[in-house]
Amino acid sequence: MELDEIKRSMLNLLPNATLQLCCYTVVLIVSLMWLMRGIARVLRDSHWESTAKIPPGSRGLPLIGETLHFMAATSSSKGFYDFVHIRQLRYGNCFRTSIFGQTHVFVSSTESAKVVLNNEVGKFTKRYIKSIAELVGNESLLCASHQHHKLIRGRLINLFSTASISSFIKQFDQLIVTTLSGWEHKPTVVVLHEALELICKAMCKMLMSLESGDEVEMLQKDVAHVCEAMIAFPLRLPCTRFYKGLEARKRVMKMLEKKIEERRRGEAYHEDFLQHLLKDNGSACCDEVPPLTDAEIQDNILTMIIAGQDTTASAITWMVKYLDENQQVLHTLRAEQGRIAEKTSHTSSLTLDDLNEMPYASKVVKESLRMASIVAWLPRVALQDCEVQGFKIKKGWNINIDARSIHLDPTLYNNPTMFIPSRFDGEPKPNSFLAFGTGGRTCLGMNMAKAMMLVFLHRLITTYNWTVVNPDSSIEKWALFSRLKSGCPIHVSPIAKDAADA
Ligand code: HEM
Repeated sequence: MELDEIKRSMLNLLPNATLQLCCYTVVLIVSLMWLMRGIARVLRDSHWESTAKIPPGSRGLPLIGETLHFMAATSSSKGFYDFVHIRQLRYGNCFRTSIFGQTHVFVSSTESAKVVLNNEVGKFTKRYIKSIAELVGNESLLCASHQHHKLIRGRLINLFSTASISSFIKQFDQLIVTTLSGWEHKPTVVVLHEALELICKAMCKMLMSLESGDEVEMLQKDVAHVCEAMIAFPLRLPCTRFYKGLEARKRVMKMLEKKIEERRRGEAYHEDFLQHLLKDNGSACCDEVPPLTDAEIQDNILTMIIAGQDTTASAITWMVKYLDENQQVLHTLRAEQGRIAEKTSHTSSLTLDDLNEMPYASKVVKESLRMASIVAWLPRVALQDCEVQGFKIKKGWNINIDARSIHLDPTLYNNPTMFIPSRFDGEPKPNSFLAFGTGGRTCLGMNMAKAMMLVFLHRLITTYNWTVVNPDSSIEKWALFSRLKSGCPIHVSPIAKDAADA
């Protein structure tokens, strides 16, 4: 009625009948177009709903969806994966939800992992939400568009050559030997804390030869703030986790800027990742991959610390816990590592060749990564409407490969909740082991992470006996990667030299 009155009063103002007719025609055409658009939308949606299955699930409340449930899981001792686990039990291995205003689909089958992660037909990309991009930086390879990602990865991958991993192993081994020598004087050793510190030191040295205790400690704290902010509500108010993360990022960027300037002025030269990236940057285009800009170098050094530190430290912590709970496995491992220790007793540190002679330890590493699923799901975005696992996925929806469910699927792994390293005697089924992802986004630091875990294992096993003091399996709140809330406190006692040699 009101609309009619407005139209009428407007038309009364018009000077003549022709104008009135034109106006009616325009109003009619616009109204018709509006109506047709509406009908088309309803038809499209009803077609979508009826002929193709969209994944089951709940969209939750208007606008906020199920964000509050997700946040509640994140801040609970079950960890944020519990949010996924509950829905997976309720709806099956493909379901839909809405978090932070976006639709998310979670799928957990090896076929979907193959299709989505290998992305052979270019239907998916990896894209983090804007707030995460603000924290890791727009130039980070985690946030870069498909083409940009290829360029950055092409540069960074050179840093992870066999030669650089070999030299890293030597440094890491020396660092571990020094660290472990202090453990016997501690009443309790919290493995997670020690591993975080150790890996942060090792990565800071490898990336930019940062060795000053204060600088490394500050960087470790700042990286922890950035990681926490990545799963926090993006509220830019002082005192919020998100704000603290942004401030921490600024400090890290400033420090990196300073390091780059020092190198440019020739005040410092080190054989490290930063120097390699700057060398590429200083030279004219040396091959088909263009050099990285300073902003790209800074964002990606931060990215590598975020991607490498927490993940590897958490994996080491879980591994120590699993071994404590599985004494038979520990016994077999001790025998293997004893033989390696004997062989290497005259050399100063472990080498890549030594690590290649640890088949059982490698399986222990793999089994720990399977059981712990440090990166619980692998996120992608659909670039077009498509079908995955028989369900319709709309363009723009987030599609997450639920690696944890795949790792615990009894049809893929017998007794999946049991720690059985020998299950990796043969190759796992294709796309069933996703601890480091697969396809074009496979973890860049995969071999480095495995090497760190093996070196740690060797030195721990051949130096100490240990018992876990607190067997609690609760997950730490607000952790980006699945880590033990207790940090896995242990009591250590040195292995008598003659017993180790026996
Ligand atoms: C046990 C330790 C680690 C685990 C479990 C792990 C796992 C993963 C996973 C699952 C991905 C994502 C794959 C995807 O989305 O498809 C990833 C990506 C990545 N990881 Fe790791 N990672 C570990 C250690 C490291 C280390 C030590 C570094 C670096 C020194 C590193 C650097 C990266 C980078 C740069 C990416 C992004 C790759 C890309 O998008 O192209 N990671 N990692």
